[in-house]
Amino acid sequence: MSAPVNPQVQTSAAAAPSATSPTPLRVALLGCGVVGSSVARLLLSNREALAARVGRPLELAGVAVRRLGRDRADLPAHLFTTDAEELVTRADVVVEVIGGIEPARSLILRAIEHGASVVTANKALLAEDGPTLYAAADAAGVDLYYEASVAGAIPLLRPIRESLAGDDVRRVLGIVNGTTNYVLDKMDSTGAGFSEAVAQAQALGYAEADPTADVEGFDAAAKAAILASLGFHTRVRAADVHREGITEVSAADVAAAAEMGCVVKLLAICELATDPESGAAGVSVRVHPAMIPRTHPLAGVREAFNAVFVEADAAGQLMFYGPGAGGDPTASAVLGDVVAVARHRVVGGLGPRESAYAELPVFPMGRAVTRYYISLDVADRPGVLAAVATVFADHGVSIQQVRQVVHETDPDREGTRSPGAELIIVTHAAPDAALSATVGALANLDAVRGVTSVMRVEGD
Ligand SMILES: NC(=O)c1ccc[n+]([C@@H]2O[C@H](COP(=O)([O-])OP(=O)(O)OC[C@H]3O[C@@H](n4cnc5c(N)ncnc54)[C@H](O)[C@@H]3O)[C@@H](O)[C@H]2O)c1
Ligand SMILES: N[C@@H](CCO)C(=O)O
Ligand code: NA
Repeated sequence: MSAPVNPQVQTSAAAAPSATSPTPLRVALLGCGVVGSSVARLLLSNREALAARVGRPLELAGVAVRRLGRDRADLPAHLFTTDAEELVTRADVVVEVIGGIEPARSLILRAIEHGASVVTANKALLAEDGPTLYAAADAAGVDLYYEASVAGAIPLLRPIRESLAGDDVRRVLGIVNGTTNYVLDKMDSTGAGFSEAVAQAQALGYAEADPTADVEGFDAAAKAAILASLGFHTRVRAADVHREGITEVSAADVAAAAEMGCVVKLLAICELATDPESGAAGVSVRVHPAMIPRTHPLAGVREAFNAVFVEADAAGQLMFYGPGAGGDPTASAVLGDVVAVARHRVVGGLGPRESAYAELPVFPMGRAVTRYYISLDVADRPGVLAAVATVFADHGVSIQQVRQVVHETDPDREGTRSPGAELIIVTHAAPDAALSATVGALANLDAVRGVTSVMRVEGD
């Protein structure tokens, strides 16, 4: 790593805004896809306002692309280059919107070594190797900003990183993936199955051709890792996050939720926790589908919108809501960061460094305290309810609600007609390990023909 190089910061007094001879700050853009093309367009169309806000003009120094020759964002052809490594060496601010781990990481590190501040939307990289980027930025005396990486346009990371820096965040809970929210919303409002709803999301450009990162929860897990790291002043990587996607959520699950007055959402939940045995502090970070009551504010988050609750000791509960994806909304967050780091270049100063002093362990999912909805297909005969209740009691799980719907003419497994019933149970809160062991034991009961639906319940 080279020595700190940031002439703009070191000579900040000399670089004060001047109406007569303002030296532009050079902005290099890496990637010109959905987000990059919006960033380029807004950077040029808002040129004058941005210059006034920063105190110096922002000049688009170049745009690194994989292949030349495509017309992108109506930009002059001379701005494009396939040599990203060279471009980052002649910029004051580098905007990385390529995505993925490599070459994004090497390019960011190279940019930092050459004294550039970095703005990125890359949640995958931050959740995999954020500390390396922070350390490099710290050593070089430059900024690393990444508001667009979580919940797109919604100002969320800066409020946690800066506005709440004097408070103690206890919990962050929300919907941080627009694609899956769109899919679950369509399943709820139209009765569509999972595949049908994904196809609709793809047709509208929400879901990518390969929707794995969204529907399997990888995108939300990376965002949860970033939120937990910032909120709890510790290091959480994507691999530490318990992750369940929405591929197993069926139309029947969504209908069952509706019958309960609930809706199914993919939630990211980050909590400060205490080890029940040692009393030691830790964090619980998880992404999974959950039923939430329709009266809960998150239930009203429709289509591809995002919403996040942040609970802090003194502040209480804060809610952040808005567009979490899309070219222009994401570019809004990117440009806000560009203005912030450019202002530091003009008047001196730096944004917050990494704050990971708490060094908290990440607890396994089994220790998270959750509630379950369980629907069982059972034989309708004496003693069944008692047998089921005993399994719950044996695992120390308390039942909150039981409902039984009798299906007089249901065929049983052998195809003969015998009375059957659907038994719906909602539990009180218990360790996830106890709940999941309860489900395993229920499936082995003679009276239980099948476990038809299991889902966590949140938000009451
Ligand atoms: N699209 C969104 O709504 C959204 C929202 C928030 C954050 N993000 C993040 O923003 C980043 C970009 O997302 P996107 O949706 O614009 O993706 P995209 O696939 O549309 O764009 C990425 C672009 O980078 C280009 N690229 C790949 N390798 C390159 C290289 N070596 N040099 C130069 N260009 C290269 C690709 O050709 C592509 O045009 C990702 O990190 C993503 O997670 C996206
Ligand atoms: N694929 C992501 C984009 C924003 O990170 C989403 O659907 O929310
Ligand atoms: Na954001």
